[in-house]
Amino acid sequence: MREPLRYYENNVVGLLNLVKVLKRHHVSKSLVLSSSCTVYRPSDAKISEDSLLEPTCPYGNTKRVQESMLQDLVESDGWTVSCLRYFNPAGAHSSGFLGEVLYPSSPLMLVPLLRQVALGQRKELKIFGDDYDAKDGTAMRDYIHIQDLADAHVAALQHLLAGEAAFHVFNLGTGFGRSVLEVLQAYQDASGCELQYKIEQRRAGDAAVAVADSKLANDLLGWYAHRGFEEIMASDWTFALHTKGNDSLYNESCFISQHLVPEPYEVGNVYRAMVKEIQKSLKAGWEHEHSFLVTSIGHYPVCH
Ligand SMILES: O=c1ccn([C@@H]2O[C@H](COP(=O)(O)OP(=O)(O)O[C@H]3O[C@H](CO)[C@H](O)[C@H](O)[C@H]3O)[C@@H](O)[C@H]2O)c(=O)[nH]1
Repeated sequence: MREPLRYYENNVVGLLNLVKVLKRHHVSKSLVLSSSCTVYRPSDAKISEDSLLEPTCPYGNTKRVQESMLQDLVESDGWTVSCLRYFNPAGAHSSGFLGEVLYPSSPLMLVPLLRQVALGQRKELKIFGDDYDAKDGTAMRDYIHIQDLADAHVAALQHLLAGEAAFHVFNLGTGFGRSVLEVLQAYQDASGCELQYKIEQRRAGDAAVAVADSKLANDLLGWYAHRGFEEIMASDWTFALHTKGNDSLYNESCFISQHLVPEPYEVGNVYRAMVKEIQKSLKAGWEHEHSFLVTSIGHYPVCH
């Protein structure tokens, strides 16, 4: 909720500049945007693409503006765009070397925080509220493995290739909600470490529940999330064991562009792991004359 202008600068101005450059150089009229479930009005029911849009934080507002900007381009200039509304990406690449790193300006995301507690780098997890109207009182989210997200991007690109100029929106989640306490328990099981926690006040801007209805992506893209909740936590713990003590590597690599995934054993954030998988699929199976761009510009919240 703090520093709203940073979100606008990063997400809105960043995307505007990117699109202007693409237009000027006739590079591509096809885009996959990393959007977010935060564009929706919070709801206890599963959220589908036609649920009400009503972000409750500046980050969500900027994701909504990004989507509108691209929709206007589709209508006025024959672009083809897929907006992928991620629920809660988590987990690490199967190599064990690409995962979510908490660097100084990054938002404090739940799973990396649990990793730090398990590694003894943080005393405890602060749980933001246990008085929500949800299962055990802690907030519920739909955690999706980043490699399932990567698969969805490849499916979205294939869908763009096959179609006419159009604007598409897809939810990407598993359809299962997990509470903060359930995530903590699952991370404890994966790591074998006892994780301390403390209940704090709710965090401003947090919804009680955010769970996806991803039927549209299932039906139109033929995409399903195959990796389970336990696998998400286990992959993150594998990443923790591989990278423990390698702080200098963390710090150097996390600022490298998400689009340049270094080989083979750099660590970085969760989206670079995802882009790596997309690149692999494209190299393996695709011969095409078109140029595509997957942009994660601004997906990453710059502050909470
Ligand atoms: O220290 C913490 C951190 C998180 N949480 C809880 O854990 C859950 C998950 O929190 P995250 O910060 O990991 O994720 P968010 O649900 O806030 O994040 C989602 O919304 C963001 C925008 O606000 C981005 O879109 C992001 O990619 C997406 O995962 C929330 O219920 C949150 O309240 C805690 O209890 N303690």
